[in-house]
Amino acid sequence: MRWNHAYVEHEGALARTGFGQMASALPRMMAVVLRAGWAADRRALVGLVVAQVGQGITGATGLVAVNGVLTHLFADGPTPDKLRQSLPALIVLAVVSVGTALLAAWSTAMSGRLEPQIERAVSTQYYRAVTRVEVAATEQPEIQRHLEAGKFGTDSARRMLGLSVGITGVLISMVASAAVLASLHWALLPMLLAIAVPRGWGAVRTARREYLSRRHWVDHRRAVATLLQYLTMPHAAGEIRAHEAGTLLLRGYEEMSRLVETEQRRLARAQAHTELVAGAFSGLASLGCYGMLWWLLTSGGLPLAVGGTAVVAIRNSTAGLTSLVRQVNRMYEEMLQFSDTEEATRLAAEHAIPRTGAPLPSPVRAVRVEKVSFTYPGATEPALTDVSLRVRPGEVTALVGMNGSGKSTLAKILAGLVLPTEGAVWWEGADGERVELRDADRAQVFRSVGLLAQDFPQWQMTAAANVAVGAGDRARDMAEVRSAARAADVDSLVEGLAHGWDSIVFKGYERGVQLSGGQWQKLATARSRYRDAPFLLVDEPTSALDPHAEIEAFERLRQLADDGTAVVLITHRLAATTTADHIYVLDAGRVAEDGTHDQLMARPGGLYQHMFQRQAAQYGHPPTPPHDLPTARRAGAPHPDAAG
Ligand SMILES: Nc1ncnc2c1ncn2[C@@H]1O[C@H](COP(=O)(O)OP(=O)(O)OP(=O)(O)O)[C@@H](O)[C@H]1O
Repeated sequence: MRWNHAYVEHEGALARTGFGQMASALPRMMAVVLRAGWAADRRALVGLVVAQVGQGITGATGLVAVNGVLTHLFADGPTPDKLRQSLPALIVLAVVSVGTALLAAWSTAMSGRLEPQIERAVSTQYYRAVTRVEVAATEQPEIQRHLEAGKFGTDSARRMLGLSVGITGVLISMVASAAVLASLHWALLPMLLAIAVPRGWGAVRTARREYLSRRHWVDHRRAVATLLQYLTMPHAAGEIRAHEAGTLLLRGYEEMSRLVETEQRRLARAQAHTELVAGAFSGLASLGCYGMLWWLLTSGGLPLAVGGTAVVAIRNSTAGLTSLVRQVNRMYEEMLQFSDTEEATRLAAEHAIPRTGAPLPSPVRAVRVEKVSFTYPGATEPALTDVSLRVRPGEVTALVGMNGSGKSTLAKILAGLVLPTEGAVWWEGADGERVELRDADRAQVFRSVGLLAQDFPQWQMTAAANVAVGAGDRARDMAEVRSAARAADVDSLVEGLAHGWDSIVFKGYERGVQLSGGQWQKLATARSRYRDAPFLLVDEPTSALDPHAEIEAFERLRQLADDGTAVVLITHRLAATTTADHIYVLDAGRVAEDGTHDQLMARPGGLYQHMFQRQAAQYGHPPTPPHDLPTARRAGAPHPDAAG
């Protein structure tokens, strides 16, 4: 059983590649690595190439020197003379060995310098592209999977450099050996090839099988990893123990791990079979190779010294071949992973938020939502249908409604995070000029909006960074950080911590502290205030605050609006909406009612009036008589007075 069957249908193009195509893809991938290396650090790359070519030359020279030594040793004459004559070749051999060692050390130093730089370049390119993808696109499972798969290949480029170095080194030395062998006797070359081909075939088969298995099981493995993560997460610790959730999760882990083990066993059996077949053919070829050598020597077709050199060359090449096979195997896998990253980066660019667009009017006098409908990718029901409303600077616009009625979705549309499926969002200027969200410069839209989401992120960073991350497009200004914190009533709390603004607001780190839910909400509020944008969208900003803090928070939002900010307030605390300038009541994705608090309370049987009275009743006010309750409205049946 796989965690996600749909993923099985998605296979990368390289997974279907045959041996020939793989061989032709290798140089292309090496070219990619070379390009990345060239962009990252030219000097290191040139040093690396020189070291590799140098090692190839020293290898070939060494083999020629071995031949020289053997020729003298196998010649007729007294042994002291033969040794003396072979001395120059022995000295060359010694110099070549020292040279090879120096070049190998240089190569290691250069690749060590280059590898992290390449990884950084590829990762930055991938993550930059991914963070620019339209939010709606990331919600499409097919795109999400591609983007997720790309994550595994960000360090492949780094490993590919190391492997390219290894493969180039072995290839150069094998080509050098082959050239020396061919110059000694032409028949030795096809023998070398006969040993190489079965091993190459086995490597490709093994790599492709492992890759496909990993792709098919990636979601399953992710789920297993997530299960384990929960077991040690501090915020899950309570339920893990009190609800015995840990027992359930561990059982799930064991079951899922057993499935992985079954797959591992299948893979190991298949790999062993491939290795056996490849090894058998390669062994037969080696046998033939030595047999032929024997025949050449005994029939007098080959001098004994050349035979000795050939044995050294074949042994070198076979040892090199084993390492080549291993490295090609890994290179092929890395290639597949890397091509996923390339594909993800390409896909991300295809679905990126446009970098250009019409400038917004300055100043913006209103954002007008006109007959907007929105359906989440893959959803069967629309989250919003035919919604119209207006948000203006200097006003608090409240969005209220039942759970799932579409308030947060509407906030995402107002923030420019998702584009409507139908309808338009106009950013209007003072003189009637207006720009539609799809045509607008989205970067400018984002700069105009401060956001406090219902599920705001709790960054595992310092308190200062948690506020300053609210405006990642400008340098941190601690005076502004403090002022935003003051506005969110969290300044004295942070400044009272042992490490003040440098405290890491997550336990477990050095300087780490644990904040309460309400303190986190205040810190997130400070973040949205630090954005200092003309539009502020706050989604349940007081859900974790105590009564005093809540009242103060709403008063501050009111003050902010009075000072000219357009505040969009999403809340279930209807006491706070009494002072809103305009309230939109959402019901099943439609605007059911809108108006001021007084207007809405004056609507007999209205949804707002009903919700308000029920809340008020908790504080001792008489509940609404049953006959006043509104009838449930469904999507497709808008309230007759809904804003259009
Ligand atoms: N990312 C998503 N993908 C698919 N459907 C979603 C997504 N987010 C919300 N929905 C659906 O859209 C509808 C509106 O959700 P939304 O979060 O906008 O409601 P809400 O009014 O903010 O609710 P609440 O008061 O509970 O916060 C719901 O039916 C919800 O299931």
